[in-house]
Amino acid sequence: MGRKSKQKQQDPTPHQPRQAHGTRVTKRKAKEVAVGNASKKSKQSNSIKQAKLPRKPKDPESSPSIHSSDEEDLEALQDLGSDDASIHDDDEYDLDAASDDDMPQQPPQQLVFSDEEEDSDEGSDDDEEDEEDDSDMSDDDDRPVKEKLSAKKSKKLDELALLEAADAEAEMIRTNISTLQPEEMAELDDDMVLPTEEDKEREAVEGADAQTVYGRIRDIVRILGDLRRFKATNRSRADYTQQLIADISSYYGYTPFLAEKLFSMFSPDEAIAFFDANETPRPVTIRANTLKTRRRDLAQALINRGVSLEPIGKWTKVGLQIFDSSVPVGATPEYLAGHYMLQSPSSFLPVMALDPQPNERVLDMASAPGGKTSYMSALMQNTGVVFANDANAARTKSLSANVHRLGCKNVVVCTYDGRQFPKVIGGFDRVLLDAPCSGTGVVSKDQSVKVNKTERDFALLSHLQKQLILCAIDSINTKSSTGGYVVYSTCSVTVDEDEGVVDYALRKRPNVKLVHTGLEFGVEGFTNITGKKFHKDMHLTRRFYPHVHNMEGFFVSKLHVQPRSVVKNKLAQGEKDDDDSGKGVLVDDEDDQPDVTFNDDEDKELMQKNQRRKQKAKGVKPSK
Ligand SMILES: C[S@@+](CC[C@H](N)C(=O)[O-])C[C@H]1O[C@@H](n2cnc3c(N)ncnc32)[C@H](O)[C@@H]1O
Repeated sequence: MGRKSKQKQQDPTPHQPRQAHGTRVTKRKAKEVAVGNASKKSKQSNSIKQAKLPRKPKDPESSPSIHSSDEEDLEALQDLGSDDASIHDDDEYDLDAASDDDMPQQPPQQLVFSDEEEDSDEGSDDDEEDEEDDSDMSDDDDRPVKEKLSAKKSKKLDELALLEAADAEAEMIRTNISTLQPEEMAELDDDMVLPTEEDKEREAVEGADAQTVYGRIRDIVRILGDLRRFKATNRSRADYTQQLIADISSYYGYTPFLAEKLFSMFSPDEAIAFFDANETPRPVTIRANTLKTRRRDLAQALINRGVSLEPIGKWTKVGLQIFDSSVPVGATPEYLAGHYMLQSPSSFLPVMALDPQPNERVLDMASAPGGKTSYMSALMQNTGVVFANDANAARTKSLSANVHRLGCKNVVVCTYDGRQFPKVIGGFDRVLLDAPCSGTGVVSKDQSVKVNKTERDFALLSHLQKQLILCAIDSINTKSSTGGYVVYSTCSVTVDEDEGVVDYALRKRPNVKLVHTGLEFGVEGFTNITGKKFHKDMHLTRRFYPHVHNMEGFFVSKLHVQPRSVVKNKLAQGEKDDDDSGKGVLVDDEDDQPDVTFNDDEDKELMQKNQRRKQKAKGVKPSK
């Protein structure tokens, strides 16, 4: 790999924006004092983009940033059922994606294993770093080594002092801003931050100046943070928000539609942190395959090959983060022998939530290329059976290859459309539905997501996800003595694909309850957002974000499927569940075996028929 990626995979710690420099040309003196300086600070703490931004992508088809292969992808996206274009794997890495420049350099730590494995001293390459440092000194410098070192140290100290001074100045600017009185702000011109019509036209034709746009983004975020105080007299929240979304779209390169969709999920400043984090590659991580090795032994073997690594965090006993490697991590003898899987930490989470037990019967409904299947197999210690299904036959090749390489002997690979379950086979103790999704959580890995999804694609995807989740629920053996759980996950952060789908399932299946995922961290799912109200237990679901957890965006929910007779009895006793919105279907099957589908319209017809029959029996003229 030959590169450094020392951005530590943290137990949820905030993403640090990259440093950049630049000044914004301000129009008025007042602006220079009040906001221009603040812009300077904001630009200092954020990434430099190219001098000119591409013109705003108006729609996916006309977007200038789509290259030819993206256009092909776009075409392929039309068939959302099982094509690759709509599929986002959280497991597959582009090992060359992370660049040295992007990664904050941190000294490697000693290995500390959370699973009571012995500590290892070999993870540290401090000495190596020192050597590198010394080599900075030129050969013709014949001062004594000690003197050279202290000169070097003092240079470093000077640099530190400069950074501190910049921080202090920024803090002063912040303080100044916050001491401005509303009447002082009111005196400022209304074009202080928002561009004039003329500016907008020029930006549309010539492309906007990146520094200007980023400065404006920061300024608007600050104004929206305290609108009453900072807004210009003749401007409204909507004016600022509209401009902010337009600027996000042009600065980060999202379609206006997607920029708005994602923006609406966060407060303005958190939205910017999210968009910033999507510009930085996530750390490279691997999962030790406990069917073949122990994490400690694997770490040692890789360290011996020149890999610098560390355990990911306390929450996983099998994850390792790779900082640097002199060998390709995807082709070491240990990799080929199946001792590990290249896997992003966010994709460990659904499997941890599913918590499959030895000897169970488990379905992985959309499983290729098998990162989660193989983890399940390992947790089940190669006992029981995992049905690894994927509708895309081509993708099951890599699934089968991974299953073989990793020594998973309890896996059966199949290629059905997930919507055919449980007709094909049912009665599972647990089902994982890691659904096909838009991939808005993995933008840092696949930048094409920014431009290749239309409103229609999102609608089609959530429709497919809703169909799949009902089939996943119906594939559960509700009498399972050990399980009865469905985990629904996506690598997308949009509400329509996450809470919207789970909420739909809860309404359609009264015998299903949300339960805690068992995951130690993550942000609670939404119960209420942008006018949409979801089930009150939705807070039990978990969201993972790049800017909060330094991992790809992910959604994880866990559902317990109860026998329908229990729900039926409860309803009969008037113990109507709080979560039953009244739209759930009351099932009346004798043997409590899962039906293939529940159909509201069909059920309505049956109920009406029944009512008419009863009325007839009572001698009442049946209503139409
Ligand atoms: C997010 S990926 C799954 C990643 C996988 N769980 C893993 O951990 O490696 C979604 C998968 O859904 C599959 N898929 C799409 N539509 C499907 C359907 N109708 N039924 C079953 N699988 C489907 C895609 O082929 C894709 O492999």
